Amino acid sequence: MSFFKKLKESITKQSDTVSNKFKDGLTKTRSNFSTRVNELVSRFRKVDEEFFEELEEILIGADVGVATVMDLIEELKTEVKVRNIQDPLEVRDVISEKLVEIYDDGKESSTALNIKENQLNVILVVGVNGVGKTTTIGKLANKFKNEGKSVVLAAGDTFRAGAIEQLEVWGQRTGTAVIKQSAGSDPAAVMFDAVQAAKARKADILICDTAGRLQNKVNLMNELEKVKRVIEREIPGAPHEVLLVLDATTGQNAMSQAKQFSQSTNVTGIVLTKLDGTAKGGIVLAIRNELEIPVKFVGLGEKIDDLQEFNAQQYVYGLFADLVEEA
Ligand SMILES: Nc1nc2c(ncn2[C@@H]2O[C@H](COP(=O)(O)OP(=O)(O)OP(=O)(O)O)[C@@H](O)[C@H]2O)c(=O)[nH]1
Repeated sequence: MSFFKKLKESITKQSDTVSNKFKDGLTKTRSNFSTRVNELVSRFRKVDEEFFEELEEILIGADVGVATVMDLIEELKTEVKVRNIQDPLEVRDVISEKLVEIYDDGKESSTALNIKENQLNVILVVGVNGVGKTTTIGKLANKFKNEGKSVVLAAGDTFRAGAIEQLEVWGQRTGTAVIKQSAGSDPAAVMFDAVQAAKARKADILICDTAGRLQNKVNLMNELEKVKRVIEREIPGAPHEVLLVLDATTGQNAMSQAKQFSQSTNVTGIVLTKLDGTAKGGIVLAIRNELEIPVKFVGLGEKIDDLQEFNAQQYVYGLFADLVEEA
């Protein structure tokens, strides 16, 4: 059975709402990357070196990342040989299969959050200014609320003008308490208050916003460490998740932010925002393969329910939706 057919069977068993989010959110990438792949496989008569060279260019152009592309091309070449594939059209099927495999390679493929019942779970949200941190916190609060959990937000970005107010707007929208101090105050003090408040309310989840000024990297990282220490002291084992928010539209820049943050703090997962805003959605694969940090959520739009748990099958469906549907 073709991979697209298998994928179709699997996708049909999953929620239509989720599939449609991935399909809609990946429209730009589909019309760039997949259209080029389709054009390539129909232009070539046989699968030769030149075919792979062009494929390599298309993948790099979609921000899949050079190292990942090299691995992928090698695997494709082997696969083509082993399966004795002559028709370029068939390679498209194998590409899709490999894209899912890159992600679900068993290394640590879980996108599930480390959240336990009957305890206060702390999620620290980090990332540079403007990547969509506050929006992501709002979307996460909404998701947890819908699951029946009680949530408290900590306004730990005391530096950027308007950050506290922006978080309060999300607090109102989601019916979530926001613990804050005045602008310019010590973020560690805000966290201390927030932990006490969350404990007193017997909350399930405390989501902490943090400052994201990149200009002052050393200070930023020191501040994050201090914030983490305060949380850890109050709740052993916390923070349970450190989510790094990256903006998919910034491509390789996002990759270098991920490297910087993961060097200074133990990032447990990535939230890749604005995937709907880029035609280069291959960045998901580069992050996964080159940094070995799971992408736990993707932002597929600006609406409150546009944050989706990452799922490699849904992602590849989004990339090749028409072919999967036709299969
Ligand atoms: N299209 C799209 N827009 C998004 C997504 N996530 C966030 N945005 C938009 O990105 C913009 C910036 O988001 P913010 O949440 O303000 O950014 P921020 O990271 O909190 O900024 P700082 O507080 O300065 O760090 C807003 O206009 C959001 O609506 C997404 O997944 N898709």
